[in-house]
Amino acid sequence: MNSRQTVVDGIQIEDPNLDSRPEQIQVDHLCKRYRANDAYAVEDLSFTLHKGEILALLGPSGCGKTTTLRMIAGFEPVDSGRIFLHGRDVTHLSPQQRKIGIVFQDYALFPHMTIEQNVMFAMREVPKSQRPEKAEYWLDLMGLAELRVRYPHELSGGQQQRVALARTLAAEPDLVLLDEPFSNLDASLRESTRNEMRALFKRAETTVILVTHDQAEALTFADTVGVMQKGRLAQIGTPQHVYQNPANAFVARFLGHTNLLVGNADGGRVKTPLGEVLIADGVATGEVKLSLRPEDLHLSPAPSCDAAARIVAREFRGHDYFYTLEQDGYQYCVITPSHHCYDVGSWVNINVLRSGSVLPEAG
Ligand SMILES: Nc1ncnc2c1ncn2[C@@H]1O[C@H](COP(=O)(O)OP(=O)(O)OP(=O)(O)O)[C@@H](O)[C@H]1O
Repeated sequence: MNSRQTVVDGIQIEDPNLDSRPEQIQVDHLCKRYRANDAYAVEDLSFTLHKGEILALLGPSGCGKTTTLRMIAGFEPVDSGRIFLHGRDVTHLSPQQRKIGIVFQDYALFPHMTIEQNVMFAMREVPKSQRPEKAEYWLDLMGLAELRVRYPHELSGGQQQRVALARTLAAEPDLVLLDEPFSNLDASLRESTRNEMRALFKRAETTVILVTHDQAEALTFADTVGVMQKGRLAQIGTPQHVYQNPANAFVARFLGHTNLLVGNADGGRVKTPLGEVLIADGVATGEVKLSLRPEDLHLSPAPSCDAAARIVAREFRGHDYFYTLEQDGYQYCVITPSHHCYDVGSWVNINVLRSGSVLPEAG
């Protein structure tokens, strides 16, 4: 195993961010069970983040994301496991002793304070005389300099979001936690705010954990994505790795549309209902499950309906078409550029464009 690989929950991951930068946070076998429930809310959760790394914890409602965040922040006591910040064991420290900044969904700005006063409020540890200068630095960085004397209700949602972030960063935390921070923004603002915030975090080398159930948000915002399933970390790795090489069917489906094919593997190939598919994992043998994304498949006109697929639905999405097809009783989904237009009811061949990814777990 080289320095860029690690094993999490028995799954080997490759991550270019796992480098020589200092470890900022280490979460070690964290467990939490609420009294009212039999099942663990969080079970045996472990990961390490390096300075400047952005992690998205992604999963459906109830999978334990918020509980994890609350334990890291110090709002929820842990049953077992350890949390280290900068190598310091903070597991049993109060939230105030942890140097963690949190941006909540509703921004939690003080309505009676100006933007500048809101930001300065976070600087209790900075001498009073230095606060205006520091506030100016963060307001400038966030593009808020001209709004410094306004009150929160005089700002747009995106601007309030940036003030909340400026206030969090002004306290110079070791770690920033974001709990669904974009969910109150409308779709177009969400995308631009997300991009701006990522750029700001990268510039300030901030270590961040974002909690979200939005897979597009996790894949675009984070350097590392951890997919949670029933309190456990089902997989962690770069967005590209978890998307293209999901650990199980749950991860494959949660990260977007996919075609799960069952076939027989032998000598680096799998016989599937769509024909022989090459696999990156040359050692797999016997029955395996493959994940092929809709964009990994290509359609071509079929001369007849023999051994062909029928288009049962077509969705025009601007830059592409999303097709649903049926072949031998199985359904498939395929994305093609929008100049590849086939009518519903027509017959096509489905060709596999890239090698498949064998799912290591049943899931
Ligand atoms: N205070 C509590 N008391 C009892 N059970 C709780 C409590 N908080 C959360 N749970 C349970 O723990 C599990 C994990 O909840 P958690 O809020 O961490 O999930 P989540 O992934 O953040 O969900 P969402 O996306 O809906 O916020 C769920 O089954 C939930 O019902």
